[in-house]
Amino acid sequence: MNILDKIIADKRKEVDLKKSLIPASQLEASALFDRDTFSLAKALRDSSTGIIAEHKRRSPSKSTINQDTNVGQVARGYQKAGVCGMSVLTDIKYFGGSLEDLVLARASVTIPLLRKEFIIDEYQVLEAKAHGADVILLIAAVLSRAEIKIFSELAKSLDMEVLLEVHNKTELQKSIMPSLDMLGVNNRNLKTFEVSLETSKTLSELIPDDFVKVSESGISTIDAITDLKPYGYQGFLIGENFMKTADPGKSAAEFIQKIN
Ligand SMILES: O=P(O)(O)OC[C@@H](O)[C@@H](O)c1c[nH]c2ccccc12
Repeated sequence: MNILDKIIADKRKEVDLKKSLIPASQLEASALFDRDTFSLAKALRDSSTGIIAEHKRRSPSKSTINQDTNVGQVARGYQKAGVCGMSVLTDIKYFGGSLEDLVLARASVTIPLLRKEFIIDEYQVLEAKAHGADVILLIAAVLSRAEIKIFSELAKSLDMEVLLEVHNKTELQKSIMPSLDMLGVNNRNLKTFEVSLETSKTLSELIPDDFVKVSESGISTIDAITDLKPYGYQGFLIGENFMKTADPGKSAAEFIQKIN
């Protein structure tokens, strides 16, 4: 079994358990459920830098990135740096994140927040809204077209936006639909962890112009941004490069200043 299959198998168990502990009706009744959301797509379109900065403690490809982070502090640092949005990993087992991290980030900033999660059930879309997310991630590699449609339409009905992630042509072509806002190309193959910015370049021309294009993973230099912009990318999702430093917000600020 590859790592992605393993993550998804564990996720199904986790979601089933959570559903039995906290009914969907309870999520819908939570204080954060009824609130105005922030648009990441708009922030990216209006920006000349387009950075989405991620909170990530560890990952299957990198066991330790940053263990002693204060997510509220990181969020405030990112906001101050001028990022367009923040991505918060909520998977516990493989990435060391939590929904609590999302709530703490929400309480700390007024920038768009993306729930970075392996979403395989409508329940997780409700959870995202109830814990402060403005955007959900859907990963084409683990979802059918029918699932992408159901989850994205649910997110839209809750005033959230959808970032659909692909890493090859087949995934892209099966996924295109009007209920998506942003198309993310993951430069890291989730099955092998190999990273190549060429993935973003090759797939860019196949993405219709009505979607905001986001390049994800393995971005650590200004040159990479300069290189990808001519391919139509307006968003750049960066995690490790900021999180591996003692002050992720400061690293993001220095990075953004160098773009312009
Ligand atoms: O740390 P990086 O290489 O800058 O990557 C960030 C982000 O793209 C990566 O964490 C990611 C992209 N897609 C995902 C899906 C699930 C978990 C994590 C991810």
